[in-house]
Amino acid sequence: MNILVTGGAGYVGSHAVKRLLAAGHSVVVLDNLVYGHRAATGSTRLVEGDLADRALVEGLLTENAIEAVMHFAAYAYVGESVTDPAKYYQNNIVGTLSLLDAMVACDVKKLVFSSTCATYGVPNTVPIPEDHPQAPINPYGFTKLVIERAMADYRRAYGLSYAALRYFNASGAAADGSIGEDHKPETHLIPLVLDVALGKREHITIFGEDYPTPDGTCIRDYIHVDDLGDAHVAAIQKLGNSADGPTELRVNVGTGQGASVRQVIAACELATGKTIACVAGPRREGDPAKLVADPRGAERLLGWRARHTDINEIVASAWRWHGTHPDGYADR
Ligand SMILES: NC(=O)c1ccc[n+]([C@@H]2O[C@H](COP(=O)([O-])OP(=O)(O)OC[C@H]3O[C@@H](n4cnc5c(N)ncnc54)[C@H](O)[C@@H]3O)[C@@H](O)[C@H]2O)c1
Ligand SMILES: O=c1ccn([C@@H]2O[C@H](COP(=O)(O)OP(=O)(O)O[C@H]3O[C@H](CO)[C@H](O)[C@H](O)[C@H]3O)[C@@H](O)[C@H]2O)c(=O)[nH]1
Repeated sequence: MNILVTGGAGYVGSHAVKRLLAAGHSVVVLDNLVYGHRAATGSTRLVEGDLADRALVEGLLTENAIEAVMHFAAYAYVGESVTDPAKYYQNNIVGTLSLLDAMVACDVKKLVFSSTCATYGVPNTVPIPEDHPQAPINPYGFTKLVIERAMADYRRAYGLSYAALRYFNASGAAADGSIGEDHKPETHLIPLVLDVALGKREHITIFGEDYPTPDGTCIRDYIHVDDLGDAHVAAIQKLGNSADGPTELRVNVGTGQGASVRQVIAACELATGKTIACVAGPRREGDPAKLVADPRGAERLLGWRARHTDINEIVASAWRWHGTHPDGYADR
């Protein structure tokens, strides 16, 4: 298929592009490079521009005979979404609605959307199934939920086929070492701990050691970006196969395994051979004790399951990138 990938110069999007190309798809990336990196797109065609530029997007859809859109472009800093919600409402909601309307206008009927486990808020049951109530506790999660609802309405009204992939914690780096995670600023646990191993930070602060978990630290489901990419390939195939009307898929993308902050730090020590200095800090507001996907929905709906489930292996893959690219793409 001819696929437009928004946010394809970012962390998850650039890894998904590699998997799409390997699966034989044709890709055009649209990214405004506010957070993305030109080098992350390799030789794939990159159009530098904004999601909300309706004329640009419609031109790309028609001129490239685009059949499907994968929409990664968004702002994704949970803390910032609390202090500056307008930025998130504007980009993640208004920008995405502009994309949806461009798709309707150009008769592009397939969309894979980057949603998040943050749409569930504080879960009542773990592992979390797809039919768990969605009650986000921050504006970032809410913006993603709004788009999930909008896609459902666009399906009914305009025949849009869509997959909302609710990622858990994206992690790791491409197996060939060519691309990896480079968020600036960085807020995610694994790259921050690896920065300590690189001597770029003095210590990692553990946000809370008094959670009701075996070692007192928060548990998350770390899903390898290559597996995430493969979930996108599977999702686009499902949307492509729809014989009986517009398809709608809502899928948790995780491993079903949890790792605590302490376990992640131990995995980083193993991968790097360095001792990581840790400082106990207070809980971070809005952090649930445990977020783990029920992976059975993805297996049933997409025929996909994570191949990388061992946190030591996931962290080792991240280290292959960070250890060889201590300044990331070194472009800002
Ligand atoms: N990283 C995670 O753990 C995680 C978890 C759940 C969901 N997600 C979602 O996955 C997607 C990708 O996350 P990521 O970690 O790769 O983030 P990222 O910041 O690395 O990538 C996002 C990309 O979108 C681009 N972008 C943002 N706004 C744009 C706009 N208006 N027009 C054009 N390009 C724009 C940025 O320049 C960047 O390259 C996001 O939608 C995020 O909410 C990420
Ligand atoms: O310096 C740090 C950073 C993180 N953590 C802990 O490490 C775990 C993972 O934190 P991340 O910030 O790496 O990721 P989150 O679990 O906050 O991920 C959330 O935010 C992401 C946005 O980037 C995604 O949307 C994801 O789905 C959503 O659950 C949390 O328990 C957090 O408290 C620390 O202890 N110290």
